[in-house]
Formats: sequence, C-alpha cells, structure tokens
Amino acid sequence: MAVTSEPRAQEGGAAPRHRSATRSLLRLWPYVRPVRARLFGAAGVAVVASCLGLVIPLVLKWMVDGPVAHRNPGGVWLGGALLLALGTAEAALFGLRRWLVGRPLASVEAAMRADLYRHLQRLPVSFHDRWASGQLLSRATTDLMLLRMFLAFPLTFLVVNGVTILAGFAILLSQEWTLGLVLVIPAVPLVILCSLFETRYATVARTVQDQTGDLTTVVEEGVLGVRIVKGFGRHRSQARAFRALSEQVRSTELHKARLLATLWALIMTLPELAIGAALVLGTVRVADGDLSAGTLVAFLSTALTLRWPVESLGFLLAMSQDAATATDRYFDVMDAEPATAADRLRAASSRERGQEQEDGREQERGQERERGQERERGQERERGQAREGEGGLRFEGVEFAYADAPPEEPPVLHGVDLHIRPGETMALVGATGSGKTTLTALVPRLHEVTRGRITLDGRDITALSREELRALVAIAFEEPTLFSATAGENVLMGAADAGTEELLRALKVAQADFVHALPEGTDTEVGEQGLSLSGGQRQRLALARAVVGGPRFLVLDDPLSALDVHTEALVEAALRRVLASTTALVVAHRPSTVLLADRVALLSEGRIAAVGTHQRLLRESAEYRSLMSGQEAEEGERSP
Ligand SMILES: Nc1ncnc2c1ncn2[C@@H]1O[C@H](COP(=O)(O)OP(=O)(O)OP(=O)(O)O)[C@@H](O)[C@H]1O
Repeated sequence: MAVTSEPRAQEGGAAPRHRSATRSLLRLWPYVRPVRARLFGAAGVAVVASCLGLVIPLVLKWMVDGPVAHRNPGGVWLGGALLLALGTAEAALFGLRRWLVGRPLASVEAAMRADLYRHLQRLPVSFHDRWASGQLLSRATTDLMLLRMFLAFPLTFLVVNGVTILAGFAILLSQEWTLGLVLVIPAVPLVILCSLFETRYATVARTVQDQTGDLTTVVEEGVLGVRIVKGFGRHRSQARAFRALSEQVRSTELHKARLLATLWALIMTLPELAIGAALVLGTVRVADGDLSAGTLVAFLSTALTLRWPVESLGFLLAMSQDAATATDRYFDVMDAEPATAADRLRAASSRERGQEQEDGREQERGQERERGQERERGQERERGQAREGEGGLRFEGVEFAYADAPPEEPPVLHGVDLHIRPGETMALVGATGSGKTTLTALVPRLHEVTRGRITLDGRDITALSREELRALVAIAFEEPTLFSATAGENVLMGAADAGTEELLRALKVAQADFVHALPEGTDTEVGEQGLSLSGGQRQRLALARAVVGGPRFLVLDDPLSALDVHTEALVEAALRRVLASTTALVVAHRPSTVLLADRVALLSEGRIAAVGTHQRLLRESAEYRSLMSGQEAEEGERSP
C-alpha cells in the first residue's frame, strides 16, 4: 500500500457548488480598488485602440469607392498613409495598456498573497489540522496566478471586446442593415451556448483546481518523507499512487479541454458561416448594382475585424471561470474564522451530546477520585505546606475536545485541576495518547479550552493579549521544528529582544555547543526543517529557543527524548539552574526527565489522577509504577 493512498480527512477540496461567477469575482474589488484608476485607464486605452481598428475598413471603403475607382494614385497613397497611421496608433495604444496594468497587477497579487499568509498564521491550529498543506500551497501560488492573469487580460478584454462588438455591429447595420442582420442572428445561439457552458465549465474548473491541490500535497509529502519512502523501499508504490492522482487530474483536464474545444468550435463556426452567407448575399447585390463594391469591402473587413473579439469570447469566458473558481478557493481560506470562538462552540455542543454517556462513567470514577484527592490533601497538610496563592500556572476544571472528534467520544481532557506553584517544575506523566501533548498545547493557546480556564500568576490566559502570552510562555515540543534559517536565527526566534549573550547562554543550557563547531558557527544555515542536523541536535536547538528569553513559564513536551543518557544528564543539570526561576510543565516519559521535576502529575483517562513526588507516586500509584516500571533500573543507577 502506498503512503499516499490512505484516506484523507483533510479539507480544501470542497465539492463544487453552483455559484455566480460574477458574484465570486466581485469579491476581488477591495484588492482591485487601489489600482482601479490604472485598470480603468488601461481598459479605456484598449477600447480606443480596438475602435481604431474598426475605422480601418471605413478608410478602405473610401479608398475603393474613391481613389481606386477614379484611378487617383495620390488618393491611394494618402489612404495608405492613413492606414499605416491607424495601425501604428493601435499598436502603440495596446503597448501603453500593457505598461499601465503590469505593475499594479503585480501589486494586487502580492497584496492578496500577503493577506493569505498573514491569515494562515492567525488561523487556529485546529484549522491547519483539517486542511491539507497542498491545498493551501496551491491557493497561494496557482490560484493567485490565475487571478493576476484574469485581471490583466480577460477582465479588460471582456469589456474591450464587448464594446468593439457593439460598435462593430452598429457600423455593420448602419452600412447595410440586411447584411448586418445576417451577422447578428448567430449571436442568439452563441449567448445561450455561453450560459450553458458557464455552469458545466465551473464544475470542472473547480474539480481540476482541487485535484491539483491534492497532487501538490502528495508531492510535498513525498519530498518531505523521502527518507521513509526510500527506507521502506516505497518508491514504486508511491509513484503508483502519484500516477493515479495525476491521471485523475489529466482526465479532468481533458474533460475541461473537450468542453472548451466544443464551445470554441461553435464560437468560430457560427461567425464564419454568417460571414460566408453575407459574402454570397453581398456579391449578388453588388452584381445587381444594389450595393457599391466599396461598401461590400468595408462590410466584409469590418466583419473580419470582429472575428477576433467574437472568437476570443470562448477562452476569455473560460479564463474568467477559472478565476472565479480561484477566487472561491482563496476566500474559502480567508473566510475561515481566526477567532476560536467557533471552535469552542462546536466543541461545546459536541460535548453536550457526549455528556450523557460520560455521566455514567463519571459516577464510577467520582468515588475513586474523591478518595485519592482526600488522601492527597491530607498528605499536603501533614507536610505543613503553605497554602498556595494565585501565582504559578493553574488549570481549573479544564476540559478539551478536538473539534473534529466524533460527538460520542469523551473529551480528551475533562475536569483537569492542577496547580504548578511559582518556580516549581511539574512533570506530566501519562500513558501514550492520554492527552499530555494536548494539555501542554492549551497553555500557549494553540488550542482553546472548551470548558474551565487556565491562569498564569492569577490571570486568565484568554484575558492576555497574544503578545503578552508569547512573552510569558515558551514552548518546546518533542518533534523540534526548525526553519530554513541560521542556527542562531532559529534560537533567537524564541525571544524578540534577545542578543548574542542570551543566544550563547541558551546554547549552553541546551548543551547545543555543537553549533560552534558548524562551518559558520551560529551563522550556519540549518537547511529546510533543520534536516542537515541530527534529531538530537535539532531538539537541543529547539530547547535553546525555548529558554533563550528566560521565560516565566516553560512548557516542554518531552524535549530530551532524542538525547543520549550522558547528554541528557548535562542538559538536565543546566536546565535545573534555568528552571529554578521558571515555572515549568514538562511532559516526561523517562524517569530521568521526571527527576528534573519537583513534583509529578499523573494524567489518566483525561484527568489528573494523582500529584506528588516521584517517590510518592511510585509508592502509591499502581498506574504510575507500571508506566515507570521499564525504567526503574536505569533510574536507580542514575539517581543520586
Ligand atoms: N489534531 C487532533 N485532532 C483530533 N484528535 C487528536 C489530535 N491530536 C491528538 N488527538 C487525539 O487526542 C488524544 C491525545 O493525544 P495526545 O497527543 O495529547 O496524547 P499524548 O499523551 O501526548 O501521547 P504521546 O505520549 O503518545 O505523545 C489521542 O487520542 C489522539 O488521537
């Protein structure tokens, strides 16, 4: 089975729905507004240029009926010069149009791309969990390019060609209305055809663009996961999966091309037939002496001048449809709410549906929990610990469920009460999948709690601005994420105002001194995702990034998992000094990491089942003992 053939639950390839292309395209107005003067100016210039083209047949008529009929060479030269001047002016005006639109349209595309990027950064993590990266990439690249092309070409030329066709038909009808009617009549089936085409083409265009997004995701995954693909010898099945998807895109593209070809053939054939009919009728009338030869020449050359504006309607409409689809896809993302209130509501309502089932389980657990809590309180009193104040990091009745979780599933976290005192380091231990990572992600508000609250030194995190929260809390995850930048820049991302001194200190704490041995020290580029470094090196840089700003609160999700025992011990010793002044929540799988902490919280079935020192939990909690059991020997060796 190929990696990419697994079912995809992500969004971004919404089913095509019927919509008005004009309404979709009108949403671009806020971006077009700042450059409207230039765009309208360019359209005006193009209309003048195109109408100049319509004057040429009138000059021809004058030449044929005048200087040519009367054998006047001077008149012929004058006519020739006039035609040359008209042709040159037409070309110059079209050139001016291009110059007028070039720069403003590049800035429209850049502004839309910047807005999309900014919006993506503000969207909650839950949005990114749902959307495939390729769908977002294709919107930021292909779709925006389609929009720029639409603004540069079809938008102007639908107007220009529309005006030219109207003016041209007015000239034709005024010259000889019977012949004019022969040309106008095919316009009726053409209009009907175009509206039929719009509906069918819109559906296919959306499908192609969505499938291209999926293909982008597959390419991205294949490139990022190349080690796994190679390691498991999966390149053939991977290539097969890629071929299947690209075959899908190809066949939809072909379907699109067939639609376009049919429309184009009809759009080209009908005017040709009409011109042929007008030619026969006109020649008969010239022979009968009803019509001057000059009028027939002018009539036919006007009709031929109108061929391009009429024939281009097919692909101008197709490009407009592609642009309308690209606009819809762009606003699919831009309309997503950055505010997370929607997520909260969704999760809360799914919670209520799951509440009934939960109540039954809750009763059973209640008694057990009360006994445990009573025991805990008694022991705390015995140790004569001072009553904690509001300081530190506090979880109060915290509940959390992923927005896309089935409603019948209990929340990942429920009724989590935990207090980490100021300056204390609390280890968070729990079985795999018990919700440790989820709990840590709530502190920097990567996800929003669905019930309850989290406070930092007594202040609800939802009352803090994002900037305040980021300044207070630093995070490091088990899977370190580095950016295509230098090692130093990656670390300094952790604090806005940190300098070289803080950088060196952070590298020391995280035992990341290896950086100095890199070819350009802290200025060495670490490559995309830091893949030029080992897993342990990446983890240490991520840890340095977390501690560089000397944060008041530190949230570490098993940040030492990739280190060897010796390096881990060194990092721990250095961290201990840092953590002395920091309130920290550290997800731990190994006793060596647990030993870093003052106390340990055991997360079980979505709630805190026990809190105490490592030794005490070993004594009192069977679950904790079992979680740590594989490691006790190692721990015994390493504890002081
Ligand atoms: N983005 C997500 N959307 C939906 N469910 C998720 C998401 N992330 C995690 N989960 C689910 O939430 C539960 C808790 O996951 P979490 O990663 O918090 O566990 P964990 O205790 O950190 O596990 P581990 O020790 O293996 O890292 C799991 O059942 C997981 O399937």
